[in-house]
Amino acid sequence: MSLSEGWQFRWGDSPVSADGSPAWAQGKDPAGWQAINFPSNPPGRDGKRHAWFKTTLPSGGSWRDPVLYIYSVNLLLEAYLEGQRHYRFGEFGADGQGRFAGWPWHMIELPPDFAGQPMYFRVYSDYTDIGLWGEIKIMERAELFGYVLRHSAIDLGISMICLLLALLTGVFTTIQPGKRHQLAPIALFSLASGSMILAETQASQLLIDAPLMWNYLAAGGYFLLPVALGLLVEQWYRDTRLRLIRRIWQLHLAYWVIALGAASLGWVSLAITYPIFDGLLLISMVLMAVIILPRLKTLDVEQKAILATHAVFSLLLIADMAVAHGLLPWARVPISAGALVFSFVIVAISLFEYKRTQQEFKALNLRLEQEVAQRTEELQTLIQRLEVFSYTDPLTGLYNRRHFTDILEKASAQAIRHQSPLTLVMIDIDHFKRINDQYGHEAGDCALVNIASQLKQHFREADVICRLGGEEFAILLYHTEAGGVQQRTDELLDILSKTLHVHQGTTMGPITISCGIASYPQHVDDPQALLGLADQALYSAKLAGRARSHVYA
Ligand SMILES: Nc1nc2c(ncn2[C@@H]2O[C@H](COP(=O)(O)OP(=O)(O)OP(=O)(O)O)[C@@H](O)[C@H]2O)c(=O)[nH]1
Repeated sequence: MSLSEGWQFRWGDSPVSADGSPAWAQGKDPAGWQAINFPSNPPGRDGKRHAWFKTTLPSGGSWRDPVLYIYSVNLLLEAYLEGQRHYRFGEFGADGQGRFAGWPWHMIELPPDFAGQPMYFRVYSDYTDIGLWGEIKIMERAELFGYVLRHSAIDLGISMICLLLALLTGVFTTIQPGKRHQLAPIALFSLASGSMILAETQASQLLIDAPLMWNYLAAGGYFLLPVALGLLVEQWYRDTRLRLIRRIWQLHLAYWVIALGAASLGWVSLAITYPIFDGLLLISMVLMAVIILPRLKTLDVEQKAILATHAVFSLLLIADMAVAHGLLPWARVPISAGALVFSFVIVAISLFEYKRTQQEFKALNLRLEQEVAQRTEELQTLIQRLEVFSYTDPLTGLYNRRHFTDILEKASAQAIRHQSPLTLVMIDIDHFKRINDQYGHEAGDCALVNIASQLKQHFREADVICRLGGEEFAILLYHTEAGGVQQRTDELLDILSKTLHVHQGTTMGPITISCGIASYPQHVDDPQALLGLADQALYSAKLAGRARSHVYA
């Protein structure tokens, strides 16, 4: 049952009767009362700090445990019933004044037969408003608790979401120091809005009955909102160093410290810090809008989304301010909806970022795999080239001595197993020292390359031609007897005797070679010994005058 009619008021404080109770509450001096629609902010305040309100409790309905519920009071209150003080909130001093004690909701017990009784309210306020505020109802006590919980449930849920978000972003701030600048303001904003909403929820009073503590928490959260927003925006425009944004959040931070500090030290009333803050906040909002709007284009979609939620939040705060200062009729402004939208946007952005990071990880992985595959391929090619280097002679491209040793070993084993002939030719260029001395080392190299190429042309593909070192070569011929090989080497000697070697325009004349030939099984039982025998045959060819081939004898 709403108590919205039949209210009267009068300014000032009541004289005290002989029994110590206020005379006005006993119905004395009835002429001083004036009618008022609602017991709040009567006309003609003119700095007055005391006001009295009066109503006649309505009849109707049968009550078991009725209570009078008042949404809020500015600032201290005494309620009188049947001439006696029936309820008190805050401490009235001897001079009738007192200190701000918070803005809780009030539950005043009523006798079941209250109908028709006058009820008086003595109010003290040094705040911008004076009187009762919000809604005033008579209801059953049990019904009131349900009413309060019903109206608090959503806000409680939202405050929990905000505080959880603050905790999560706070944790991420410490885990990811690189993202601290972006995450810290979000954590601060969530913490500030979550604490504010929790503290302003009517149900908080049921949890802990400490109105002033809840008010400090609400003010603490409320006053920090522009600090968090300023930090966030400053971070977005870090490159352009917007000094004004920094000044704004610094100013609000200073206000937070000074206002809460001065109020807790008792220098000022916490209540009075609200309207000052409201004024400051309005100016800051306008300034921020002026700074941000022209630079809106430079923000990305996520930043714009966060900004849009802040704009919604700010509009709700302004609406709440307007209600608080009587510019709009009383209504519960759903400030928590702004916080909820903000939380949703942050969570959505985080999920989106998570997905994007996952995709980036995948792409990075793929790139790494490709890189590894490419590197492996390069390594393989390098190994192959090194292998080639390990068994070839870089100057002539023929096999080197190492390969010759391996091949001779394998060929020997094969020849023994298959009882097939194996012949080795040792070749040495005649008077090579002279060529070097006469035409230079480069000309010598050129001659070596020429002879190697002629060897390759002259012998079969299956024959293994190697450069053993210096001007010495060896040729291993499978399934071949010494006689046939000597025929071949003689042909080669003939060709060489007719070949002129030219280096850089200088003709070096024909270059001759000496050859020593040895065969398995014709000359030896162990093919591995062929090298020594062929070498002996070569030595004898040299001794015999060079430019010839000798078969081991
Ligand atoms: N240009 C060049 N010269 C080499 C290379 N390897 C060895 N020599 C030279 O070949 C010459 C071989 O000389 P010797 O061993 O005295 O034999 P030779 O002059 O051919 O005399 P005979 O074998 O007795 O006919 C030396 O002067 C070596 O420096 C090479 O890769 N390039």
